[in-house]
Amino acid sequence: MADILDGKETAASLEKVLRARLAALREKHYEPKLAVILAGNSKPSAMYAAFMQKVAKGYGIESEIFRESEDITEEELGSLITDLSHDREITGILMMMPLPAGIDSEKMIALINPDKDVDGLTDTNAGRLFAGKDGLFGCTPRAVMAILDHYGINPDGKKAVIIGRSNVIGKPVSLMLLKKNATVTICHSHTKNLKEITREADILVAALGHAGAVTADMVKPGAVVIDVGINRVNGKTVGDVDYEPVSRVAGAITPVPGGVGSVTTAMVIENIITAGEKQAK
Ligand SMILES: NC(=O)C1=CN([C@@H]2O[C@H](COP(=O)(O)OP(=O)(O)OC[C@H]3O[C@@H](n4cnc5c(N)ncnc54)[C@H](OP(=O)(O)O)[C@@H]3O)[C@@H](O)[C@H]2O)C=CC1
Ligand SMILES: Nc1nc(=O)c2c([nH]1)NC[C@@H]1CN(c3ccc(C(=O)N[C@@H](CCC(=O)O)C(=O)O)cc3)C=[N+]21
Repeated sequence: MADILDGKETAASLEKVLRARLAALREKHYEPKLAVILAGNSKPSAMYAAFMQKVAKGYGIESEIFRESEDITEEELGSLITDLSHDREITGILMMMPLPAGIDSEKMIALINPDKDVDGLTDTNAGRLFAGKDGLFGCTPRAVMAILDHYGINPDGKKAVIIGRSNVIGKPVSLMLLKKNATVTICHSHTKNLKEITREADILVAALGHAGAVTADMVKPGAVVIDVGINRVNGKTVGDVDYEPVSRVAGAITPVPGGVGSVTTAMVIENIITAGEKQAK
């Protein structure tokens, strides 16, 4: 049976480090504050916004949710983002996606100050990641790396296969593994012989968005399997990995729930602190 890579345990150990960094920031009389932009009526966005506010509060970090109606104009939203980007009281900006229909997301993202971009959405931060520089990067890909790190799994020299090439997960996690000296292969919906490729992986990252798509025959015995997927099936949350059979083949595996998703919110807090450390200088 595979070892379980526990996201809750990872998050708990990160919490200690984050609280120490927060205390150091407050020593410098810097008080971080998060701005959450919630435009429109998306239920998951409203839930996540409220949830993030609760997590921030648990760290003693103040946050404010800017609720905007579904028919906000691009001009109105644009000026809110610009104001928050300039506001010296605001450390980080979390803009819930998707934005209301008719609003150009790219245009709005471009207005976020890259040094307050705690979701790593801006081209500037994407460029920093591409170039191997420091910056604010997406919270889910960093959660994947945090779990590997917590369990002492060093990607150096390993074969890593990522299923998925989205800008929010597949691409950034590939670049992060590359930076850690893994030999990286990225698969997507046009990949032929997917199984042959995934069976080579020492580290397999599933981020394709199909419940149970990664089956036991796709996994090399002893491999580390990281399941990024979040899917609702018959009222239950399941990953992209067919958990039971795969856990009998893999050496280590993240559960869903309680895996990558449980570390993601700690990564948002980490980005707020990283942003604050830069702004406090
Ligand atoms: N744990 C967490 O905190 C979070 C989890 N998620 C979850 O992660 C998963 C991925 O999310 P996201 O990246 O946004 O999804 P996208 O739908 O944007 O991307 C999916 C990727 O998988 C590829 N793909 C789809 N089907 C196949 C297939 N059959 N074989 C090989 N590749 C395939 C697609 O290829 P192509 O590019 O060719 O279309 C695409 O690159 C989802 O389950 C999502 O719910 C998302 C955010 C946070
Ligand atoms: N710019 C932007 N960034 C986002 O990250 C973003 C967004 N917009 N729009 C809305 C969606 C929705 N979303 C959720 C994340 C976690 C839970 C969640 O419930 N997480 C639980 C369960 C985790 C688990 O499965 O283990 C937890 O963290 O404890 C829900 C919803 C983020 N989103």
